[in-house]
Amino acid sequence: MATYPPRSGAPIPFKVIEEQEDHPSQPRLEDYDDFISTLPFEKGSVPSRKYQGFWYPEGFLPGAMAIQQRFKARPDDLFLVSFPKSGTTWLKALVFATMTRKQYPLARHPLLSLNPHDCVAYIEERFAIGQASKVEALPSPRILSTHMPYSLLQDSVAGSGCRIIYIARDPKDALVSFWHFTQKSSPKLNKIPFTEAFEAFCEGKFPFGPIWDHLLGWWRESLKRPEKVLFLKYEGLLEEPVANVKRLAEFVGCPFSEEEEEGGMVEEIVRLCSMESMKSLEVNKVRKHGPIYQFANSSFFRKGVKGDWRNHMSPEMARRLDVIIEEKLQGSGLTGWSSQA
Ligand SMILES: Nc1ncnc2c1ncn2[C@@H]1O[C@H](COP(=O)(O)OS(=O)(=O)O)[C@@H](OP(=O)(O)O)[C@H]1O
Repeated sequence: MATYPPRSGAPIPFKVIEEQEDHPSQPRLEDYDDFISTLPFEKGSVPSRKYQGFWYPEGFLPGAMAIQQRFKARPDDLFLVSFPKSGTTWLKALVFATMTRKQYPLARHPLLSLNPHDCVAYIEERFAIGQASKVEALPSPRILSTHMPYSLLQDSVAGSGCRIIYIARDPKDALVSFWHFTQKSSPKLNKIPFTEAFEAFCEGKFPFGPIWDHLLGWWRESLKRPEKVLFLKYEGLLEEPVANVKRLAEFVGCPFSEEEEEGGMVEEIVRLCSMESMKSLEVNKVRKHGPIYQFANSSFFRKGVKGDWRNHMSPEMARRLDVIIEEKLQGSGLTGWSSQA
């Protein structure tokens, strides 16, 4: 796997560090298990514990706690943050391709042989399996990803000056996508009927939920510090991928030159990271990702459309969820996902 040697000035795939023996995984320093076993429990599709107001999957919770305890962001870190199934994989690919475009020609890009999750480390997972040292060994600038709500991550990023991109999606589609994911991605997840997942989601007793608190924490931070926290919507990326890739390139400090734009570089990145292209790659058909749940790489790529909730929810169910979301987000200025629109 040493086919992608570090290139100065740009992020490198996390996989490079993961496979280096001079940064061995450490056993977990703290054992959080006793404490975790005392927290409220929901079996659901992914057994989760309620921790600091959020339902965290048991597999990732020790990682989130270890991050809170000992992780400090660097000023040049970039975090990609999301509620799961909101476009994380796509955002990882787009940002990684954008930031490494000068180091890795697109025709021989690491994304052609690595899943986006192998390029951008999911920090709760890495800390949970004792790979904090590998996250530390990743040279700057690092791109890291997390599903942590703002309130849980804030101390680790406070005052660092790091940048954050949050991607949000219509909660109805995020729920449908999550449910499909749990049906086939990993034998370690529980298969539950959609109606059960829907009820749990509406009650907020859902992995990483309540979704409204997840959205609000990061939305408010993006309003407070727009130069450091960029809030994107999955639907916006679908509608205007080129404009949004230019926007995120500017945000991360590597805007496209006129020459690049005229030469079609932005469109090439969009094409490389498209659902069609990603799905067709061998690495995304055959391999598994993730040391804890061992997700099939293929399970990160399904339909990639807006409004698939219509195939799973009655208009009444959609309205009920809309009302909950609208009430919770009321007054925040975050809108745009009504089923009536
Ligand atoms: N390249 C690309 N373009 C558009 N859409 C894409 C792309 N890659 C993944 N997807 C869709 O994103 C959904 C998976 O969400 P996440 O990537 O956030 O999942 S995860 O949190 O990382 O597990 C899931 O949405 P659904 O299709 O609705 O299930 C994926 O299909």
